[in-house]
Amino acid sequence: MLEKKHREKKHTEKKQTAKNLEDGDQAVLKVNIEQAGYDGQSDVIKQIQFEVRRGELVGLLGPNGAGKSTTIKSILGLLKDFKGEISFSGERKSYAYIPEQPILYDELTLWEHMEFAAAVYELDREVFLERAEELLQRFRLLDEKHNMPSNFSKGMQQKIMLILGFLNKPDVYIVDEPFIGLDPKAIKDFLNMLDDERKRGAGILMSTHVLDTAERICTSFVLLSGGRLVANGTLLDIQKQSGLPDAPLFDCFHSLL
Ligand SMILES: Nc1ncnc2c1ncn2[C@@H]1O[C@H](COP(=O)(O)OP(=O)(O)OP(=O)(O)O)[C@@H](O)[C@H]1O
Repeated sequence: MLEKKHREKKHTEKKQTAKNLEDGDQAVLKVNIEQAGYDGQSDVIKQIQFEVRRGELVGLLGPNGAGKSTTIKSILGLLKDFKGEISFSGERKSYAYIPEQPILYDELTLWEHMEFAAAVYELDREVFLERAEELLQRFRLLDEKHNMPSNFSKGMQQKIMLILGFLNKPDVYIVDEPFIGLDPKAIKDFLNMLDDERKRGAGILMSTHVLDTAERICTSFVLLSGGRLVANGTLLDIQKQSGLPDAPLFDCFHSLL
């Protein structure tokens, strides 16, 4: 009986994936920042417009101080000084933010963090237990689930942020520099998970400095410099904009900057 239910569920999930991919050109996040900043400088970033569509992985790139974090903070609604419009338009209008620096509670175990996230997301108990098991296995933290993350290594703590982000299967992921601190196997697990989520129909915005990985995995790019949008589009678009056909992203990037 349970098996039949599971098979039916898998079938529904497959149909859902096909439908999601059919809807592939639908924007799940629209960013229109006229200007945003901080006390003392309210226009650190200006005129930044782009979209993230279903199934897309958009790389948010730019040198130190270009405005990537300020753009992410604007999207998350964390800035007082913000003019523009941010709209989420997926099925559930849900998003997960995976920060660069782990944010964890000292007094909660890994499992309690997951229970807490599930309660906030109002996840069905059965769905939560299934996803939690799968994610703990995927990121090889099953044996650690009743331990305190405050005693974990930096990379293990970062994996917890990934697990908490993936638990809710949102329409949009906003990921801030995920590659620093994760070991190569964890990076591969993370990229596989992102791939699965894209196939499901999620859109992903990911800021990073790791250009060769970005070039390999991103479907399009948003390039910032000095708080302005310098280029936006696929690798082909960026190559055209930089006048360097066939050049790697790294060269286009430097030419445009
Ligand atoms: N809390 C803050 N208060 C005032 N200015 C800030 C604050 N955070 C960032 N800035 C300024 O905003 C500008 C853009 O910084 P931001 O952190 O968005 O860049 P970034 O592209 O994320 O850089 P990095 O790659 O170094 O993380 C910088 O000039 C920075 O000094």
